[in-house]
Amino acid sequence: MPEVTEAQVLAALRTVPDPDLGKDLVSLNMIKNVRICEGNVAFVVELTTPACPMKAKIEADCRAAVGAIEGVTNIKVELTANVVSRRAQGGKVLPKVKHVIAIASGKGGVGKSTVTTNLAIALAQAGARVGVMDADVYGPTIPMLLGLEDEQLEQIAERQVDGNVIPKINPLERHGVSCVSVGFMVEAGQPLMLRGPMLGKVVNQFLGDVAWGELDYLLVDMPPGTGDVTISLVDAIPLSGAVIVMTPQDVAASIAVKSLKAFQKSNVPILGIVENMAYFVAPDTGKTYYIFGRSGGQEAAEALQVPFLGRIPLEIATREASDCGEPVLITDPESAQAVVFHEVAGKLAQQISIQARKFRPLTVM
Ligand SMILES: Nc1ncnc2c1ncn2[C@@H]1O[C@H](COP(=O)(O)OP(=O)(O)OP(=O)(O)O)[C@@H](O)[C@H]1O
Repeated sequence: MPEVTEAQVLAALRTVPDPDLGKDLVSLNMIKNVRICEGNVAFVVELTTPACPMKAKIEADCRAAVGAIEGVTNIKVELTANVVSRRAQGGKVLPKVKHVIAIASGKGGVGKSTVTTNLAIALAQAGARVGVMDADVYGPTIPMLLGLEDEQLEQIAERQVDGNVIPKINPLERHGVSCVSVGFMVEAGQPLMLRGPMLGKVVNQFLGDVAWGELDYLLVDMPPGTGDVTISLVDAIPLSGAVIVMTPQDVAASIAVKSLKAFQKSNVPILGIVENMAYFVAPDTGKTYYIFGRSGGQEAAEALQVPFLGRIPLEIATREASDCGEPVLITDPESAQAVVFHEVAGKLAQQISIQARKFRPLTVM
């Protein structure tokens, strides 16, 4: 039996592309720790996100390529992930957060907060370190959606690398997600009386005052619309990209476009459009109804040449689960709705990786 060499294994893996990044796994520096013992070959594939929707295909392609080498009798593939960041390490605000993602909408009530909460949980369930910042100053609902309404933020002292100790706020934690809300900045029921630019600064400082720890993704639930509050937040927060949530209605599409343009004007890449309340499947008859019209989000994404991240149905269980602070991914993880949220989260993570590679090729943090 000929002896298998590392060079042979790497040559085989050079024929396996990462479907999203368009290059082979070896050139992308994704193959680590190749070990060979007689016919047994083991190696690590370091993906750019734990929520990678191509995981199974990449593993199967690796097995097929290495399996074709003469003398290989057994293959062990270990999949790990190191989220690639676009931000320079040690950035001033949020140095330990790899990606800050705005979740925005052209208008209120399209389900932006529901989508934010469930995407955050889906990413955490896939193995990513996730935080949510509720910056919706008009109606901060994330604490309610996560069942954290009655919790209080706690102050701690955090030691910096230079030895200084500074006061920080501990985020709350639920379902594997760290959470802070502008709602905690004010007494319950009091409106946040700050104007746009000032509010941007306050929220940005608040964001920096939180001891987030190491995060792969921090999702920011933005205020709806493109008013000066939203614009000043976009300028104040160091965003990697933005997701636009909309319903399929025509009018929703034209308003969402406004929101999308506002981000593009500030040079924030659009990671994609999510179509929420896209259809309703009647539980008694199984018939599908397009209550708010059909495919408006997908059409908008095509017209604007931005990725379409998927459609989420209108479901009674989703609304009920949200109301009681136990999101559908927790109460019913096998439901069709949960599957859809995982798919959208995977597509989002995929787009974040693609954007990050575009701007800083092969740099990992
Ligand atoms: N896919 C869905 N299926 C069923 N109900 C949903 C769905 N998405 C959102 N909802 C419900 O719609 C209502 C509005 O949702 P949500 O608060 O998430 O919207 P929003 O866009 O964040 O609103 P706001 O303008 O207050 O920021 C909530 O009652 C929520 O439970």
